[in-house]
Amino acid sequence: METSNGPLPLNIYHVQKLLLIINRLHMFLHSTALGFLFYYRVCFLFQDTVTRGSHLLPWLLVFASEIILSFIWFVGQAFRWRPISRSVFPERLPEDDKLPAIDVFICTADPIKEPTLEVMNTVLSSMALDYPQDKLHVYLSDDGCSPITLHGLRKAFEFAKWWLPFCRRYRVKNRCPKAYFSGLENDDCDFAKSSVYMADKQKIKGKYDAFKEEIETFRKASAFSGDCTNVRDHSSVIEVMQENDDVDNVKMPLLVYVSREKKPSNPHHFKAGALNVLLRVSAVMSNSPYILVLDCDMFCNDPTSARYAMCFHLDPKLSSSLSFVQFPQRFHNISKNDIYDSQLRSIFTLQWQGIDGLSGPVMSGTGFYIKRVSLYGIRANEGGTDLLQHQEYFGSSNEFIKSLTQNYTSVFPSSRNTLLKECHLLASCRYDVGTKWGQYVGFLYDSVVEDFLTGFILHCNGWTSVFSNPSKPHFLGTATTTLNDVLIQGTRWYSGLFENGISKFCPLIYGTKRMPLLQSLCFVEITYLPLYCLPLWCFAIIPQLCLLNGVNLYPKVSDPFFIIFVFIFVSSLSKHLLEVFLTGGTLQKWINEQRIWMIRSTTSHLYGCLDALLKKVGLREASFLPTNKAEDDEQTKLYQLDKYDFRTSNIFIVPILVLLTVNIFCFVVGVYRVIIAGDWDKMFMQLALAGFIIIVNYPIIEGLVIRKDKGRISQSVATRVILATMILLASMNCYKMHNMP
Ligand SMILES: O=c1ccn([C@@H]2O[C@H](COP(=O)(O)OP(=O)(O)O[C@H]3O[C@H](CO)[C@@H](O)[C@H](O)[C@H]3O)[C@@H](O)[C@H]2O)c(=O)[nH]1
Ligand SMILES: [Mn+2]
Repeated sequence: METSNGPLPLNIYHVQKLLLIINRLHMFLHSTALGFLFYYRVCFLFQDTVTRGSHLLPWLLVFASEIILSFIWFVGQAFRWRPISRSVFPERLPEDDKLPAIDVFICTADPIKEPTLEVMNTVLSSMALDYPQDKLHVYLSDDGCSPITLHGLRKAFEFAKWWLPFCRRYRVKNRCPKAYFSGLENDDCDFAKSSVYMADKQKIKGKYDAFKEEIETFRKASAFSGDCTNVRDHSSVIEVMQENDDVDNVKMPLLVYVSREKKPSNPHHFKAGALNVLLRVSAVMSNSPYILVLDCDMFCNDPTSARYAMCFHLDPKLSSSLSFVQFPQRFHNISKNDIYDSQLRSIFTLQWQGIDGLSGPVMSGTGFYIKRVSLYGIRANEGGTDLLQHQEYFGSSNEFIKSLTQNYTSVFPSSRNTLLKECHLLASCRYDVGTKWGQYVGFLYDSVVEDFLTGFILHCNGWTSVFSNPSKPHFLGTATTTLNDVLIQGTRWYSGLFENGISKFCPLIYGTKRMPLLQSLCFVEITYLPLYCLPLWCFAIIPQLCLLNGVNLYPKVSDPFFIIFVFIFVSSLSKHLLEVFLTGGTLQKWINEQRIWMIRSTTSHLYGCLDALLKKVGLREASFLPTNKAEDDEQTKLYQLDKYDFRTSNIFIVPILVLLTVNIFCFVVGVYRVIIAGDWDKMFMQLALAGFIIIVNYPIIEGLVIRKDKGRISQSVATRVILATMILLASMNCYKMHNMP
């Protein structure tokens, strides 16, 4: 399609002007108010010791907390500076035979936490992408080295021979069999009246049920026989599944099972290690220039994602520096009010759209199409020739090094056996020892949030990314639906993020020198997000204790600075509310987000920071506990009903209870004290703060005293924690009163 001005564009973007104006206006007002707040605090420090009284320490703590909160707020504004939205025109793409090939990487690690049927649904949905099938190659990495997964994959390949032609013939819109047969989405529209279609659908449904049955039978039999490989110590297993003949005039995509070698003596670097093995093995097998990375629980909900991604990758204006096209993580099991904010609303709607207006979103682990060469450790503006720095960079495989040249064609499948031998070498646990894998090449090893770090370094090297966020989710995953899972997963993320903040890759120094300032501030915000734990712990304790003792930390109601504090409080809450509304949320969702923010900050953020610090001084080892994806009906039901499941580990529930007790105790005693002393004016802000914390955390009180179901807070733990906290508070109070002049 040519016009007088050249070919029509494959994509366009719009700056969201109204949002941009609102955001910048808010930034201006809010930062002016923060300026006044700092002025107020600094003036206090210059008062003479008599006026300042003896409460310098609480003042300093509260001031430090305000500084940290303001810092996180300030750097977070980079996400709001220039929000954009994009549209694509896949119909303008070149003919199918001119499209580049794609390798799909799927990772799984544990057949119990990651049920085989779900994993196979992800595999099948990616094999059925609406893309020339001879240009698709699907690789499954199994870090669990489980016979159940391998068996499941063989069966999935058999089923695919039915499923793929069916999807193609009837232009099925949701090609994940589980989603299609669930009937939640009406996918029959074009052929609803055709009896042939209905008969075919019935037949395929029968095949799918049989496939499900086979997986289940095999799982039970394996559980019974107790056969399992030692997941930490085994040799590599690679199996190539290939159909030479066309099925229904369609060529089947290549399907490859890879379980890399593991030895206890060699660190395996979790998902990053698994992805790097796939990167190497696929290089000698199919060597596609683009790669789609998927977690095993994230199926393709719309088959057009590959074409959408190509609208960016093949755009001559973007392509030379474009590394990856990121789709948002969306989830199929989100309840209406999403009590745990499992969908990470702010990140995948607002923040990624904002950073897309700068140099592009942060890599988000799954659902992205990445250009292979960008992973080979070169800069965006360098040619491919430096790639051939040979073995010290890429390891000893000559076949892999040959694959780096542009005109490499794989000898697969003609020299199948030789090549398989090479693949075992590439999947061996010592292959990357002494090479640049994980440091410069491939997915990086220095953090358990390998996606964040890899994306960050790509941006530092001049690569860009694009956010593709069509209204129909192209990928759907399984979100965590219990408080315990949410907090454990969070602890891992925040540990990984904070780890970057205290490493040589600290975005504040490393990033600001290498990428545009606003872009680097976005990375700074994410890295230091776990620091929320400091101000939140402080605000949940210090003003409350001071309230007990009549020490005021905020201006009196009659003081003009009172307005400043109220403004800052209202301004941040209402901006958050506006953002929730603009992204389709409700008032209830807003309160839920406030609450889970407090819970996360006082638990996972804190433990994440501690974990990162302990790793830094060598007292802890990195670990990656895969998130549980197996659904438990009873727990899912609680989440769907917006009821918190308080059956968490004690390390999470104890701090939550302690802080709530402190707030209720201080609020009640504070009210009593204020009535006697008659100093409402002076203590109003502190009373209001404790009151606000109690109201936001009301469901915890409910879980403690009203609820009778299984998800309530354990009475025995609660009684002990609450009593201990109250005794401590009361004795502190008595001690203070005793020592008062
Ligand atoms: O040793 C491991 C551990 C995990 N995985 C796989 O990694 C993926 C992500 O693991 P999951 O337990 O689902 O972690 P999440 O916290 O849900 O994942 C988020 O955070 C990770 C970084 O911590 C990113 O890699 C993910 O893409 C992102 O969805 C899954 O497919 C796992 O099978 C491995 O292959 N090997
Ligand atoms: Mn996950």
